[in-house]
Amino acid sequence: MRRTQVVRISGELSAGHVPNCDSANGARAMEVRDLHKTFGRSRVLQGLNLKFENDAVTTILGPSGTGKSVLIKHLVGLLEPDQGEVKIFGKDIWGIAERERYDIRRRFGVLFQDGALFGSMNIFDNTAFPLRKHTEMSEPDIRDLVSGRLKEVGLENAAEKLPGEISGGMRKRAGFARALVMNPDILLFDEPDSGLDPVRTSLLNDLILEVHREHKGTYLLVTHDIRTARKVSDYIGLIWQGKVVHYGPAEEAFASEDPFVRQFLLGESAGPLGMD
Ligand SMILES: Nc1ncnc2c1ncn2[C@@H]1O[C@H](COP(=O)(O)OP(=O)(O)OP(=O)(O)O)[C@@H](O)[C@H]1O
Repeated sequence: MRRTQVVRISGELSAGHVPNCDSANGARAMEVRDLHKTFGRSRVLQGLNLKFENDAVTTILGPSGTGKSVLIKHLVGLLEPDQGEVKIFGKDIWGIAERERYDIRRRFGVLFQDGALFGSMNIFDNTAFPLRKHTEMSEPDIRDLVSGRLKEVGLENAAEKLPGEISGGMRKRAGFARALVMNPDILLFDEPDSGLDPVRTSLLNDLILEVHREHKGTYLLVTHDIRTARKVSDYIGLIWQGKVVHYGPAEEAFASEDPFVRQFLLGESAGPLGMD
């Protein structure tokens, strides 16, 4: 299992390390407090609290339909909570002006399940899209940056291909390159391993760790794959019925005696978690 790379000295990040928090206030990259969200009669988030560790990889696990994707959408500001706070770099994103919320959103990179690529654009243009849309960068600079990112994810030879012409694993990597291209402080991965075979999942996990080592940043993964969680996580959060039932260092979660944590991480049928 991986050990967290965050080194703290008296509560401060150690010298030589470039933290991804606002140096002015040392704020956490992400924190949610007492988050509630109801759709119709379905109470999805029911007072969810989480303080994510800066510059660490946190994995969120939990049964299907328990609100993991809804949490991600709250973090990135796509959904507004009915109650509670979403704090990004110390700011309650629903207590600030739209313009400021927009600026904060640009500090995120998101890798959606299917890579969310534009089908009619080649991989290069898909990756360049955020730079062309959100920055004034010159085309030669965009070319250098995008080529570098594609190389990093092993897609330098697929730049001219359309998403429909490459494999699912390559599409994920292209989505990853695009998520990285704006140098995000926070990266959210919604089931990066869905639809991938175990070997491609493992290779993608290696890539996530490699890129994290290189660029740092606060990473949040949502997955159903316990092997992925075991491999990449510094911290693990378990969500059930719209609340956090466990959060802590990955090694603690995997050694936990708690019946729910054990059942979920070992994939056992016996335990508090049933089919409903
Ligand atoms: N925009 C929406 N409108 C209505 N209901 C929604 C909306 N978004 C999510 N839901 C509902 O919220 C619940 C939680 O959905 P969510 O996608 O967060 O689950 P999940 O934990 O990510 O599940 P899975 O592991 O299966 O992906 C589901 O019942 C879903 O139908």
